[in-house]
This record gives sequence, C-alpha cells and structure tokens, in this order.
Amino acid sequence: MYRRVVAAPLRTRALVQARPSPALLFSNAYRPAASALPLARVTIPARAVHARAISFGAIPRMMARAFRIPAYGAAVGAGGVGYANYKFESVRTKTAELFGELQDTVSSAYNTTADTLSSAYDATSSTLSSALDTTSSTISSLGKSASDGINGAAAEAQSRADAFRQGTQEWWDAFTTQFVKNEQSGSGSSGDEDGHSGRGPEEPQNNGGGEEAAAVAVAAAVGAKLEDDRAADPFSDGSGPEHQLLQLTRKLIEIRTVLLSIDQSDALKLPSIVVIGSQSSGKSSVLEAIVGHEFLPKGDNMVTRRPIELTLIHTPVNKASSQPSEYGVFPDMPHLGKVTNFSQIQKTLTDLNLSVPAELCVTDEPIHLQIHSPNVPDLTLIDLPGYVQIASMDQPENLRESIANLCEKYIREPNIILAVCAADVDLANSPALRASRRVDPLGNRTIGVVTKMDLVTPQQGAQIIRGEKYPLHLGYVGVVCKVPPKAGGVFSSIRGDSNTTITSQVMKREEEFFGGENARVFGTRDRRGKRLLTGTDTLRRRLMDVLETSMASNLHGITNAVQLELEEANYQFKVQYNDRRITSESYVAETTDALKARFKDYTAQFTKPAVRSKLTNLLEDKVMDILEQLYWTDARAAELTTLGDDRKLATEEDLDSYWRYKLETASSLLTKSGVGRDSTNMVADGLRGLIDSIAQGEPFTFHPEATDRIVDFSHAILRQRMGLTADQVENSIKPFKYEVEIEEREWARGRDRADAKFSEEVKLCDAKLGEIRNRLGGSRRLNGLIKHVSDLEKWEEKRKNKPAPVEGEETTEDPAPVLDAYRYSPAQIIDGRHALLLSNRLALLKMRQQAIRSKRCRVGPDQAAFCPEVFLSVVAEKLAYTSTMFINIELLEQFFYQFPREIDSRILYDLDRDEIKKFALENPKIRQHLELQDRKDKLEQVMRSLQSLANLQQADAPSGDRRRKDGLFAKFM
Ligand SMILES: Nc1nc2c(ncn2[C@@H]2O[C@H](COP(=O)(O)OP(=O)(O)OP(=O)(O)O)[C@@H](O)[C@H]2O)c(=O)[nH]1
Repeated sequence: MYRRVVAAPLRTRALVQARPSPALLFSNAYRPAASALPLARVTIPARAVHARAISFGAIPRMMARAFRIPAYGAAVGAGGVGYANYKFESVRTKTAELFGELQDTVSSAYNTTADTLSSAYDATSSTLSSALDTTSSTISSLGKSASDGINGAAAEAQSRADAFRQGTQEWWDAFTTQFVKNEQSGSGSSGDEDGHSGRGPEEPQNNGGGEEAAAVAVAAAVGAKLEDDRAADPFSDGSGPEHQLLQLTRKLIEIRTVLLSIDQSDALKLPSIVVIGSQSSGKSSVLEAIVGHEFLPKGDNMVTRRPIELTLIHTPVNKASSQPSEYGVFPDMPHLGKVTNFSQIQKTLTDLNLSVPAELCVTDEPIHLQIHSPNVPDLTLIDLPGYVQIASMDQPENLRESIANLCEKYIREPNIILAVCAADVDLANSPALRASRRVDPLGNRTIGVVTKMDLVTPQQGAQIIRGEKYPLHLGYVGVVCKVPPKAGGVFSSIRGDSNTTITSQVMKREEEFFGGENARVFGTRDRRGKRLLTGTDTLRRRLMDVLETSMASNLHGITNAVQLELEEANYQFKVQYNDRRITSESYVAETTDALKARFKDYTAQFTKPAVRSKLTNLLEDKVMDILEQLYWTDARAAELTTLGDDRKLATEEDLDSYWRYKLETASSLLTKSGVGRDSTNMVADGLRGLIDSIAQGEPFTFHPEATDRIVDFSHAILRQRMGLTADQVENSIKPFKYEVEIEEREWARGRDRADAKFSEEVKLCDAKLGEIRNRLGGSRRLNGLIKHVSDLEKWEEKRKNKPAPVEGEETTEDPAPVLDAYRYSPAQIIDGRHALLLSNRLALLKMRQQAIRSKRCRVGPDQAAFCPEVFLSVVAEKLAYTSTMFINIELLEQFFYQFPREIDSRILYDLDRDEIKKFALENPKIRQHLELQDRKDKLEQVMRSLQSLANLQQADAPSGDRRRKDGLFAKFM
C-alpha cells in the first residue's frame, strides 16, 4: 500500500543490466564463472553501502507480502520443489504487475544487495563453484520442460517491462546466494509472514521442473531475509511501508493518550482493544504472549478488579544507549519511574487491584500502564476482569452484574473487542461472545480469540476457528498460549532467562502445534476462502492492522470533534484570561514576590522609634508595678509627699535614708528585671504576629502547607536569634545596674512622661470605679458599699490582731457589722472590695501626681529620692533606647535579611516540579486557568498531530486510498 521511490545510481543500473536474465540462468546453457562474481562486486562504489540501511530490508518483505511465498519453501527437496512449482505460477503473474512499482526500489537496493552478496561470495568463494555445479546439475535433472516453462515465464515478464529484468537480476543475485547457502546447509525456514505453515492440502504436490527450483530459490531468499528482518526487529522501524503504517498507529496511540488526558467524553475517544472473556479463559496468557513477559496479576482470589489500560510502545533497540530498552511505566505513579523488572510490575498491578476492597470486588477506575519494548507492537489494550458465572460466598452478590456492566462500558464503540474463548468450552456458553453480539451483532469490530487449542483435537479446533457457528466479520484466531513447563514442572518464563521471552516460547510451541502433521488441518480455508488464522504472531499482526484501520476510520470524526473543542477552549481562554498564559512556576514566583513585598510593607512597623516607643511602654508598665510594690503599698507613702513639700529639705541627701534605699531598690528592680529577655520577646512576638497575619492572607489561605512552612521557618529564624539578642541587650544595659547618669533634659522628659502615665492610670482607675458604680446603681450605693467593706475589713483586722485568749478567761466577740450584710450580695461585696482598693489607689495616684508636678520634682535629678516616679521613668527610657539599638542589630536586621531569602529557598527553590504544580493547583482560580490552558494546548497538539497524519496519508495516497475506499476493515474481507 505504500510506495517508495529511490533513484538508482547510473553505475549500479548499468551493472544490473549486465546480469543475465533469470530464464538464461535457469537453463543449462548458463554456467557462471565462479571467479567473475566476486570480481564484479569489487566494482560497486563504497557509498552504495549506505543504501542498505534504507532499502535492503524492504525488498524481501514487500516481495513476501506480494507473493505470499513461504519461507519454509527454501527447504531443498522434492516436497519443497513441488510447492515452489505451484507458487511460481503466481509469482510469474503477480511479479509482472508489481515489478513496475518495485523497479526503482529494487534498483536502488541493488547496490546494497550486491554489496552483501559480495561479502557472502567472498566468504564462500572456495565452495561457490562446486555449489553452482550442484545447482546446475539439480536444475538439469529436473527436466527440460521445466526449463522451457521458466523461459516462457521470464519472457512474459520481460515483455511487460524492461525494468522487470533489472529487478529480476537483483532477485537472481539474492537467489543464487541463498540457493547456494541452502544447498550447503540443506535447511530452510518455514511459514509465511502471517505465521501460517503454508502446507495446506489444496496445494499442488508437483515434484518436478525448473519452475519449482526457481520458486524455491526466490522463496528461500525472500523468506530468509524476512526471517532475518524479523529477528532483528519484529516491528521494524526501518523505512518502507510498514514503517509508515507503524508511524500512523503510533501517532494515533499518542493522540489517544493525549485525548484521554483531556477528558473521558466519548466524543474525544480513539479506539482501543478491549480484552473480555470468562475467568480462566486465557486472557492474561494471550496478553502476556503478546508482551513477552509474565506481568499480569495471578491468583485465585479474583485479582483483576480494575481495568488495566495497557499501552504497548514499540521502542527500537539502541545498543549504544545505556537506558533500558524494555520497561514499564505507570503514568499515574511517576515516582516509580521506569520499572525494568516485570515481576515488580506484576506486584504493583496486584497491589493496585487488591486495593479495591473485597466487598466491592470490581471498580471501573482504570490502572494505566505503558510497556516500552523492542518486542512489542504499538497497541492499546484494556484487560478487564473475567466474567464469572456465580459469585462465591465471600464475594458480593451482584459481582456478576458489576463485571458485566464494567465490560459493557468498555466494549462500546469505537473500541475493538477481543473476545477470548477457550476451545474446550462450547462457544455457545461464551459470555464474551454473547456480550459482543449485543453491541456488535455482525462482528465488525470483534476478533474472536480461541485459546487452549491444544485441549481439543485439531479438527475440532479448526472447526471452531472457521467460525461457522458464530460468524464474526473479523474472524477467529486460534492460539496456544500456555508456556511450556520446564523440566521439574515449573513454567518457564522470562525470569532468569534473558534470551527467551514468553512470546518466543509460545511461538515455538504454536509452530509445533499448528505445523507438522496438523498443518493439513489448519492450512485449510474457511467458507469465504480465507486461510484459518492461527498463532500469537498472527494475532499480534492482526491486532495492529485492525487497530490501525479502526483508528484511521475514526480520524475524521475525531478531527471534527477536536476542532470544535479547540475553538471553544480558545474562546474561553480569550474571554476569561485575555489570552494570558501562566505556568505553575510563574504562579509560585509571583506569589513569593507578593509575599516578600507584603513583608516589606509590614516591616515599617518595626522602625527604631516604633520599637523604642513600644519598649518604653513595656518598661513603664514595669515601673508602675515596682511603684506599687515599693511605694503605694507602703504605709509611709503619704509621708514622702509631705517630705517633698518640706522646704527645709534642700536635696535628697537631707532625706531619711529609708527613702534613698527605697529608690536604689526600685532602680535595681527595674534594671535587673530581665529587660534583655522581655524586650527581645516583645519584639519577636511582634514579628511572629506579623508573619502570621501575612501568611494567612490570600492567596496563602489556599496553601496551608506553604503557610505552615513559612511560619515554621520564620519561627526557626527567631528562635535562633533570640537567645543571642537577649544576651546582647542584657550586656548593653549592664552599666545602668550600677549607675544612672541623668541630664536635666532627660529629667524633664521623664517628669512629663511620669505625669502622663499617672494621668493614664488615674483614668483607668476612674473607669473601673465607674463600671462598679454603674453595676451598683449610683454613687450613693457605691459609697455605702465601700463604707461597708471598709468596716468589714477593719473588723477583720481587729480580730486578727486581738491577743490569744488566756485559758479559763471568758472571751467576748465584737459583733461583726452584720447590719448591712443583707443589703449586699457576695458579688457586690467583691465589687466593694475592688472599689475600696481603686478609691485608695486613686487617692494615692492623685497625691503622687501632685508631687510629680510639684516644684521639687521640677528641680532636677538630685531630687530623685523625692520623685521616684520621675527617676524610674528616666531609667526606663534609657533602658528602652539601649535595648532598641541592640535588638535592631541582632534581631530585626537579621530577620529582615534572612526571611526573604528563606522564602526563596524554602518555597521557590525547595519545591520540585510536582510540588510546584500541586502548589499552583491548590488555588482554585489558578487551577481553572491552568486547566483551560492545558486543555487548549493539548487540543492544539492533537490538531497538529492529526494534521501531520493527514499529510502522511496524503503522501501515501495511491495505495492508502485504494484500501480506504473499500471501507472499514476492507482489507480483512
Ligand atoms: N492448555 C492450555 N492452557 C492454557 C492456555 N492458555 C492459558 N492456559 C491456562 O489457563 C489458565 C487460565 O489462564 P489465564 O491466562 O490466567 O486466564 P485468564 O482469563 O486471564 O484468567 P482470569 O484472570 O482469572 O480471568 C492458566 O492455568 C493457563 O496456564 C492454552 O492455550 N492451553
């Protein structure tokens, strides 16, 4: 169906024309000089070697296809010669038609062939002469009539085209080489390219004549080369029509995979081959024979529970590459990578199947597996759970129905059905055939595979695959897929035997079974005159052909559907995203940039004045605590205010040492209160709050894991810096623990701040008192309650201070102020106690505020003992100032430097491709954007592939059209 045109070099053509015609060669008259041949080869230009890779393999294959010449025919002997005679007639007629097409190819291939033959002749030069003599005498003994026949056939061919002669010359060269070889070895191969033995009873058994010899020779040359080619690469990737066919199938399989990843709608589906059959009918054995490895789950406990979508990808052997040429890939589990061990593939498949709970038993969630191998054809196959007759006790009741529904879903159009039936079970009972008939009554897309042919007699087997009882348009193929047991009863398999695949073992066994004596039975034809199809190899090739044809016939519909989907996707992309393309990577980069920018904005809260002010507030709160602890609770507190008003006391030196020590204690309490730790904690808490707030805003609400990461690493930075910072701060304020020098200006500022702080405190107390007042219902009630609580406390005090009673003396108890007890609830009593405290505190605060505002406190730092509030406020400010400097250097600057870098390294660079993708898809808006973009891209990719397929078909138009115009599956009619 494909034609290649290769221009032959002039010198080569001349050489071809110098060869004798086949007619002459078959006659007794021709006696080639043994020495002349090698001499002739020497003249072939070296560059012609290059042509071998392109065209040498194509000739025998095409010839074999065209002539259907059995390679086995090469066996020299009377039987073989008889068969050759029969074939030669068809050779003679078909060659004339085909040589027109083949001429150019053959001519160009001449260089290569001649080159090959040259070396072959060199190697056999010593025996060539005698071999040719033997040949000639054999031909001679076959009779003159045969010779005439040959001459006639050749003359007819010669009259049809000059080119035919040139091509024939080529074939003669091939023939002579092979013939000599066969003469020497006395052996030949058997079977045609479809795997048939080609030894059917209808074939003539004529044993004599030169025609037979010619046919034997051509068949031998073609067959041997075909076998050579197959051995090198059974699904050749070389040039030539088969290559194009494979390209077409492969491209369609690629397209199918992309389409499946876009969506599962039926409109965008290219066909696949679905394997159905009852349990133990041999489905797995057939698939494994096709793949060449034992890799499917095995076991009694219904181990196939999910559809296994198998994509076989033919990969040519690349000896130079260190990469494995044979491996499996689970696309849904990329972390597994290339699995080269097929036992591992089997284990993974078993685990994936058994992950379906026993109570469910089957599910329609498929497992995807790709197998790359030089030994597999490009195919897509779906293995389904086997039909069961009745569910066992531990299986769900509706199992039969579930499996049937699952198969029903997969055998819908456009899929091709591979209905597997065992030969030893009546086809009438085959659930696979029954299911396929429902959806494909004519069997237009059903291939029957009859397994276990060895379990019935050849006659019965042949009868089944004739398909007369249950006809299928695509027919039946009989196979024997059980791998022969090794000595010791163990099935031989690929494991531990790298040179033998299951395929070769199965093929060997099938060759024995369908060949030999059984060849008479299986070599017959069915009612439509078609050969019975037998053997796994035939099945493989048939599947390739059917899949390719089916896919190609779906091409038009798919192209239209893809075009429509693409237009819609383009429109949506324009409308929704204004054609703006994004990637997961760009989204991550944008997000981290935004995070850094937001972080920078927020850091404005951490300027030095801002931190200083916060620290000052912290320390002033401490000051208030110290004042309360040392002064406000001191019974002599009022005394200090009075002393301050005493004009006789000029400086604090004139003051009672009690107040001077008190001031020192207060100063010490403040400077030794853990300022380093507290101030560092305060700033670090501020930073934590900042990070929490920016990491929780959009878009991080969609990325909980990333948020946790940010929080974790920012906290880690802080933890790392905090100890050091606290120590540094503590060291820096150490001098203030011994001496505090105060300037006038500082004192004045401290006084103002102390005054303000007291005002604040007064306000707070007022507010609290106001709350209690409101709760009680007015000032009168508040005052009454305060008085009552005060009396109560006095009574309690008195009672506490009362001396212990002397034994024997009568004791008298002062009555508690119970009168008002019934007027207040316990909660009000508690409020009353608070109110009493607050009013006392208010009185004190107001008194001390007066002191702070007094003339004395305005004088300056030498009056510090009179005005501890002002002094402590100044110290607090100094501590805050110094602490801020060191916190800024040791903590803030470090954090501001490290945090953005950590964002880059922990989010931007630390994520691998999958994590980046996962991150982007977490954001629903981005996911929609990416999904639409991905869909559009894939549809465009599919459109491009479809376009290139159209080009491929156009390039192949003459033969391709011929086949297509006959309609779907025309080649199998
Ligand atoms: N004699 C003979 N036995 C075969 C042949 N093909 C398969 N078997 C045997 O039949 C049994 C079932 O074969 P499988 O390939 O596991 O059948 P299956 O349809 O995949 O079975 P389930 O996965 O259980 O549905 C195995 O013991 C095979 O060895 C054959 O051509 N001849």
